[in-house]
Amino acid sequence: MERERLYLFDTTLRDGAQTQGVDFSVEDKTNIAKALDKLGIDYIEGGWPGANPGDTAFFNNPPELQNATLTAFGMTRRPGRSVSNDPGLSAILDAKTPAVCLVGKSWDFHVDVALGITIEENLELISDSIAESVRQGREAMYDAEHFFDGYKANPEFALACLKAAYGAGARWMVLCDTNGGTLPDEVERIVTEVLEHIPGSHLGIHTHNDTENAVANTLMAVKAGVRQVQGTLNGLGERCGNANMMSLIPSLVLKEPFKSMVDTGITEEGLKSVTLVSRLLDDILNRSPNLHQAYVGDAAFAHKGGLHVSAVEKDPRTYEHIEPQIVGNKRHLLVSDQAGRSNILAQLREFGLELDPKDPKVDRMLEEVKEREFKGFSYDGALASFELMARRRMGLVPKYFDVESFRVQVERRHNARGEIVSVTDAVVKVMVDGERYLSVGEGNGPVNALDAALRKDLGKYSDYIDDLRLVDFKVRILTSGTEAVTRVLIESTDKSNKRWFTVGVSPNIVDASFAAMIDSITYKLYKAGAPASLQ
Ligand SMILES: CC(=O)SCCNC(=O)CCNC(=O)[C@H](O)C(C)(C)COP(=O)(O)OP(=O)(O)OC[C@H]1O[C@@H](n2cnc3c(N)ncnc32)[C@H](O)[C@@H]1OP(=O)(O)O
Ligand SMILES: CC(=O)C(=O)O
Repeated sequence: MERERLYLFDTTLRDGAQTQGVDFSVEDKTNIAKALDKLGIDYIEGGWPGANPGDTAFFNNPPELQNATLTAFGMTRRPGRSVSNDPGLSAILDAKTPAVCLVGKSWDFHVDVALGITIEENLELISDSIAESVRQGREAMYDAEHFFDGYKANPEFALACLKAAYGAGARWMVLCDTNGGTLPDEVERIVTEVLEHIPGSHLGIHTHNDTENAVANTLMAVKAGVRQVQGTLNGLGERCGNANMMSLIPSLVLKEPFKSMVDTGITEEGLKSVTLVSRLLDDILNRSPNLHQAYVGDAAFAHKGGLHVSAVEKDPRTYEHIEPQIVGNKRHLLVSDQAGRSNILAQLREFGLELDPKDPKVDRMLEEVKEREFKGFSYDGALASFELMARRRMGLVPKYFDVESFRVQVERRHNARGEIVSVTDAVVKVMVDGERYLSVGEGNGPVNALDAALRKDLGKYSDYIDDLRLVDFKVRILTSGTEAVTRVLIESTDKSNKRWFTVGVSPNIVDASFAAMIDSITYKLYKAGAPASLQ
């Protein structure tokens, strides 16, 4: 059976811009549009020309796209205005994009409450606006807002809205689950009924994730016969978001029945780039990637349970539904209190260390991990600390320095202008090559001051750690055993841009931070091949 073409429509730059906390600059929009184009998306909805200066500027200077059709979004003409005398509609058409997508009502309740007009007049708004877009040479689409709720309330009217748009020349009628409350079986049933009136090759689906079913609803609609799907990168969008393109694309390309049913136009290379594109959006939004995002999250192919790792080592298909590389992701085998010997051996191999599985060191490492995790350590988020621990057990980590003591003093006082300021001083005493170094550092908090003091003078090691930077710092108070302890996770980097994570645990937050910091510095010295201290 020949596969039918399924068109991918991305609305990150329009519905995604309606996400709480998201505010794209024009440059962000341009970069995202280029990435979507490269990925192989068919339509890129760039925003709403005339709605705000950013969107207008984006359409005034649109990015050059190789594959995708740039689409301007907006609403049908306003009641009481003609298409030639509606500044909103004119702004959309003046953007001169090859395609326009106009949202219109399809729920009689909305026509009554939100627009306050008759249902007949609403049909005219739709047909007039679509006809004008077609007359001006645009590929026109009608976003049938609240279609599913509208269909359930008044199917004749909801269908009449679609027919008004279709009759006026719309290429696509997009069925929107605007409030996101429809469930997959309803979507399938309603789409099947709509197909008796409008061919699937002219129907699209736009879902929201308010019941966590946006992707499932989209897949059901495709299964039923729609041939355009709308979604956003990482599922951005109004309220709980839209259908996540990063999950839709791999499912449509790799899973049955879609694989045999539709052709999305996404190439093998495009599919491999989905993880990268997902991260690009997080970078632009300055957000931490969602570890647990399907297909593209860092944990999507991370195996923690000992039983899982043992089997994955024999054949990854035992616990993976696809190969991570297909979507540009990677497999991780984690070490934690859920680990077995297989986790330890697999992780050591990642470090380039081969140990005989029967070597007693493996059991001792496993015991140490479990004991320390019971005390509050967490190694699946602090691989550098685990690597140091494992290498120490194997006698591979030299002694670099000994911290004799440290002291921190936090002072909160008024400055000369009467403003409250907080100053922190730290003093650290370390022994290197049998010599004592005493350094004083100042910072905006204890960790910052200790970091400054420790790195001010570490004797012959100072040059090795010149470019080390602590980039993130996470604190958690936990109850381990019977006492409350603090766990500090530190993320460090250097000029090579490599990042490593270390952990410290103590009843005292400063002490826990210091321990994580010492691990970070030791890791850096080890990786740089620094010589041992002559003690
Ligand atoms: C389901 C969706 O996600 S649709 C997309 C929603 N996205 C956005 O709203 C983001 C961009 N929007 C905006 O910047 C502004 O809302 C604008 C510029 C479009 C309009 O701003 P304003 O003119 O101040 O109107 P406001 O937003 O307060 O209200 C919307 C008006 O459009 C009318 N309207 C709503 N939908 C439609 C429609 N499909 N066709 C015609 N008119 C409509 C409303 O009845 C209301 O009219 P009223 O002011 O006479 O009551
Ligand atoms: C058009 C749109 O975003 C919606 O109906 O949800």
